[in-house]
Amino acid sequence: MITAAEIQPEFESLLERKAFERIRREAFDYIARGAGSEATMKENLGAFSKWKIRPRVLRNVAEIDLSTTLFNRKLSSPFLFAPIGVQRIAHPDGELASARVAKATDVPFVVSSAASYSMEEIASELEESTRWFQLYCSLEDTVTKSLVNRAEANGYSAIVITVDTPVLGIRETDAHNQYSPLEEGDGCGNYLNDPAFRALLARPPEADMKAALQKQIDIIDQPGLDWDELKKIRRMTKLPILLKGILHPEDAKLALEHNIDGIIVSNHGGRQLDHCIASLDALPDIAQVIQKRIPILLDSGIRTGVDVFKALALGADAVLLGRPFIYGLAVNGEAGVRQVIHKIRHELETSMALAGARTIQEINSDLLFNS
Ligand SMILES: Cc1cc2nc3c(=O)[nH]c(=O)nc-3n(C[C@H](O)[C@H](O)[C@H](O)COP(=O)(O)O)c2cc1C
Ligand SMILES: CCCCCCC(=O)C(=O)O
Repeated sequence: MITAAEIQPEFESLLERKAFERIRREAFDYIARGAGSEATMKENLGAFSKWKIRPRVLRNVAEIDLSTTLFNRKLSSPFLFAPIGVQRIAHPDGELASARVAKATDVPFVVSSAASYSMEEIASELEESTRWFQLYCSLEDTVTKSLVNRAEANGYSAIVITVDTPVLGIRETDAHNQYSPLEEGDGCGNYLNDPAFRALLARPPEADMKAALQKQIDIIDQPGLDWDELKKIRRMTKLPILLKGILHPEDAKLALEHNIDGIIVSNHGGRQLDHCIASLDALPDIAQVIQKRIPILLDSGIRTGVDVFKALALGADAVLLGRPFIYGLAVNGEAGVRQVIHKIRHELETSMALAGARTIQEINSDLLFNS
């Protein structure tokens, strides 16, 4: 029988291939593979290819300004680090290394609930202004509240609630590999030290690590989460709340009605519902509903600065970078992540100059052509 390890994957980039060569096969598969037949994961990239840039010329592009504003804070460029958990599977320094790059490049960093390190450890590598926290609403309210309180106490400036994971997607390669980074203890940085979480355990993690990790898996998310439940979290914090995983315009409308501060159009990188709509394809209808009342962010398929350009042109205010920076981390730790950020910035700046857009505000759908 052929094992998963014997099948040579198709690589979407040289960077991905290098990451493949660098890390344990199961970890690579966890990062790179998607749910089901991976139709959505592939479609995320295909959606970007359908759009071409229709450039304007003779616009004096001697000065290009990549900066933009989000929640009254100036960003040096219109992107953030997506919340990616378990980063230690890519490199022993995990989130600490990528956070150092976030600080050095002034790019907001969304710390995952399922991070390998704790939000306190990661905060110490970040400027306060670049600290965002991604929340998996726990099955246990006490844990949810504790995570939110800790984020506030540690100077995080926004809470991203992921809403596309009521259950885990069907990830066939991980099942085949019998691999779970949470079971292996690579995503427990925020839980093992959490007082509310520890209070749920019969014995402390130091005495029974296996049971503690299983408890985290059992309670990490809440399948019963709904708009009413979200009101509880709204009451827990005054920080801006964004919902990550919005794909339907009616849900965008509901987000407005529930005083949500921002949305992230995302299908979790094709890791959750296979055969669902590509994020970029979902964006125009959502932008139509939102009408600039709250910021729209987008992820799933951003690979280059040209992709950033296209997402902004179709109505996103900013985007989140996902797999590319994790591949950079796998290939060369902090230096690898820095290279990815610099490359994407350079590509965005160059495509803006060549398309005749001097500022982020000048990027609009008139500069795109759908083929
Ligand atoms: C290894 C890995 C772990 C992830 N962990 C989280 C997580 O903890 N929380 C979350 O909201 N999204 C998580 N995501 C999804 C990303 O935030 C983002 O939506 C996705 O990577 C975008 O797709 P792309 O990387 O293909 O561009 C994870 C993605 C990957 C690849
Ligand atoms: C309830 C989902 C836990 C998954 C943790 C990491 C993640 O989001 C991923 O996509 O992988």
